[in-house]
Amino acid sequence: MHKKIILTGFMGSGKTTVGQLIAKELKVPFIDVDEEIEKWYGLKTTEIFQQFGEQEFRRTELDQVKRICSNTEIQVVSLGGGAFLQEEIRNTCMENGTVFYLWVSWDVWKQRLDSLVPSRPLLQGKTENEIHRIFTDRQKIYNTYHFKIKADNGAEQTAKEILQEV
Ligand SMILES: Nc1ncnc2c1ncn2[C@@H]1O[C@H](COP(=O)(O)OP(=O)(O)OP(=O)(O)O)[C@@H](O)[C@H]1O
Ligand SMILES: O=C(O)C1=C[C@@H](O)[C@@H](O)[C@H](O)C1
Ligand SMILES: [Mg+2]
Repeated sequence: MHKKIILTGFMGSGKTTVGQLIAKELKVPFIDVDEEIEKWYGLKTTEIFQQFGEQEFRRTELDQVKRICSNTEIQVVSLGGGAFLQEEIRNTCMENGTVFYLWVSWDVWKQRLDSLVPSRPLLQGKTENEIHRIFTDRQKIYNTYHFKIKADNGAEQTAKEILQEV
């Protein structure tokens, strides 16, 4: 088994929630890449997007993933939903960990939308149709993984399915 368990998937698919559950169960450290980026700037994600722009956020995201993957510690790592837009992040994660893709259906995801908007800048000021388009376009970036896990059910269930594979 690889030393790191890495979770990818669309924003709100449950990477942070499920990652914490898995880390607790395995008694290993949990790292959330969005949280690391926010610590680096001392700002929330929405503020980073406003003050520095998405490109700068993505550069820091790549730096943080490379830093996290530069050691062989056993950890659970939850990525941000857009991390796999970058090929270098996809490759780094595939080489240094076991990558789990948390797949969620649109119908289930839609129910989480309202709670996500305040903290996800890419969802702000968009119609449901526009968001659906992003959801559909994004599916192809998540096609690089070791295991695909259906994340439509509760976070506990999703965590259980991942734990069966490790
Ligand atoms: N399996 C699940 N069932 C029901 N609700 C869930 C599930 N997973 C996550 N949620 C809820 O959806 C919201 C987003 O979850 P979470 O922050 O874990 O997503 P994420 O994949 O880390 O998103 P991001 O890519 O933006 O970091 C939270 O309010 C969480 O409680
Ligand atoms: O899907 C995305 O592009 C993002 C997801 C979040 O985890 C954050 O990384 C940020 O809001 C961007
Ligand atoms: Mg998260």
